[in-house]
Amino acid sequence: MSTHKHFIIDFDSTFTKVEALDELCAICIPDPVRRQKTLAEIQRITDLGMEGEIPLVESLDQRLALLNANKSHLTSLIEHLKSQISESFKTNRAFFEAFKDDIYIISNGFKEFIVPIVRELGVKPENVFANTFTYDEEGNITGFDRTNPLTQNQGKAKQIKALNLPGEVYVIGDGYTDYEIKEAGIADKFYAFTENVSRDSVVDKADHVTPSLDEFLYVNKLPSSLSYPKNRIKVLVLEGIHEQAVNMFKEEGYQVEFMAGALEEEELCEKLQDVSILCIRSKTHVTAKALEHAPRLMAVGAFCIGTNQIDLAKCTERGIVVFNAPYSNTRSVVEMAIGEIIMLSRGLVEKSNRMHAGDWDKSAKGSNEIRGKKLGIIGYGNIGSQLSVLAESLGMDVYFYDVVDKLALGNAKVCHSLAELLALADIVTLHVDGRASNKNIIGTKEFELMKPGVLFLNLARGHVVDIEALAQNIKSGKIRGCAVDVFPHEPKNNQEKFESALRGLPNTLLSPHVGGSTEEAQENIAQYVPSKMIDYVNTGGSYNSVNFPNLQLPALGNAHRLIHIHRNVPGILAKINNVLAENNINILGQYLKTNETIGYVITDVDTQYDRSVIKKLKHIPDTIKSRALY
Ligand SMILES: NC(=O)C1=CN([C@@H]2O[C@H](COP(=O)(O)OP(=O)(O)OC[C@H]3O[C@@H](n4cnc5c(N)ncnc54)[C@H](O)[C@@H]3O)[C@@H](O)[C@H]2O)C=CC1
Ligand SMILES: O=C(O)CCC(=O)C(=O)O
Repeated sequence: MSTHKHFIIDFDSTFTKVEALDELCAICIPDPVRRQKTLAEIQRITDLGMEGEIPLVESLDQRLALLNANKSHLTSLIEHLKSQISESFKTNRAFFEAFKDDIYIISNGFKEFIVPIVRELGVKPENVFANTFTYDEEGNITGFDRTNPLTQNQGKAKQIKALNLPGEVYVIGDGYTDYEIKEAGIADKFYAFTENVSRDSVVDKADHVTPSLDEFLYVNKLPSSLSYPKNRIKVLVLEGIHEQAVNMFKEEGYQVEFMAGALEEEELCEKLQDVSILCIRSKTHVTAKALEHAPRLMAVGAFCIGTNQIDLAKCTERGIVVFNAPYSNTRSVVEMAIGEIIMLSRGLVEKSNRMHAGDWDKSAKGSNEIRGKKLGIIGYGNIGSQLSVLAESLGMDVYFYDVVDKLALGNAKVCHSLAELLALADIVTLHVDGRASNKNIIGTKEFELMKPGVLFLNLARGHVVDIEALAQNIKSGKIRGCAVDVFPHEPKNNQEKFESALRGLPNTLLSPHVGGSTEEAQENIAQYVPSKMIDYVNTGGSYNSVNFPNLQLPALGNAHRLIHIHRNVPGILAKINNVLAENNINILGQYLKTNETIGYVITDVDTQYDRSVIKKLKHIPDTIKSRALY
């Protein structure tokens, strides 16, 4: 038999996002300078009281004396506080409705403004215990009723004791006075509520920290508006991804761990145990072994274009969606390539190095314009084709070679083989993707086909060029200048040393994989990828994912969404629908898409159904992952 539960909830910074007396100050002191000063003082006194540093009665006395408030100000305060109810309280109206007899608001604030606010969610006025103001004849607030136990130290505990509640008592609050109820032995559990404010002295004492009401409801198996509390979703952000991403995940309510560098396989295996969302750039290798150590992983975000560092096939088999940012940094790479082509054509790297050593070598020898030169682009995708347009606008003759048919932009001319392009280009630049079969597509044989004195650029992927062969050809003078941004072995962080056969070679411009590293690109990526991942978590939308069947889904209306990922074998949709039919569940909408490996089925259903159906869906043979969303 379950015991009767009573829920004691604090008001300021718990039921509402704000401290009501701070807000009252903003209303009754119109002068901004004086208001600012008074507010700072009120906040200081509030914190001292909440952290148990000064007696409560003293904190109240001091704050009211600063306020100079009047009854008429309270009307404005109430209107304002209605818009300040905590988000997770607003979304869990059903909990307040279902437990209205057992919910109590106990506050050191004032009934005059608490009752109208908590009533908005159905809390009974007779279940509100708080202070009351005293007024003079003009309606000015002169103080408070000092006979009320809530003005005294340990007042909340005394008040609850007087209620003599049978069964279990759970306290939810953000302040030390809330913890005191548990300390006095009157509450069974104290939950530190940190959605609006987190105080160390309170969090340290809590039985459980609840970053939202959803977490409280989840741990106590009470009805919640969310299928899973967002604070339980752990995000691991590696490789110094732009802070915009961290902010977006935090705003969503996820737990975020940020690391500046990449992780080796062993470290990654350890870290991934409880991670739901993994964010990487190009250096973290998400291997099959790492994925085996990631039982909760739902999504991997590559905050870049290339996804060759991720075992995509294994991700798909395990029902883990992968997103990348296919366009956000392309312009940055193109601009860098253009800059490098000009630098190399003018021998500027050498000239600059010699100037630093004190040598003045004013000469036009080996220094050329790029106008009228033949640019050979290998890989005419998003980057190659943009480079084509910019290079042509600078007067270059553009040629390209791609393994698939591509529309030539402007006056660019297609080459029908790599050999054809290599034989004619004055400048060869690589922009192919990082698929495994592209390993060493440029080696000794390809360098032989190039013109003597060619300029060579690789801003694509390190493994596509045979570095030893490149070094040989630079040393022999066959290659007059070269720019390399990507390497077969790259340091995993800024502390590790860079080793390469290219170090110290003439007219060789080396950069630490920064083609896409501009503020603009990184901010764009850090906006785009999290938005895709958050959408996947919230709605199941997989549109523009790298490895999942792409489904663009309507917003979830008044329905629950059942998400089912399964191996692509015949008959699964029928089995899902059988389970739903057997359980008398009405389907409101259904979407199915498959790829070679998996099937992805989204079913929107009426909100009233036996929750055991979720387990039944998980048990359908060939199911990879299944979850319910609401
Ligand atoms: N250095 C850096 O910081 C950055 C590097 N990249 C890399 O640049 C490369 C290009 O990126 P996107 O243009 O966005 O890729 P994309 O996928 O749009 O284009 C790649 C093109 O290369 C073609 N291709 C593949 N293999 C080929 C081969 N062997 N020969 C000829 N064509 C071949 C493909 O058909 C495709 O058209 C990628 O490797 C990407 O990872 C991208 C952004 C930043
Ligand atoms: O900026 C990065 O970390 C990697 C950029 C890159 O190579 C890509 O986007 O494919």
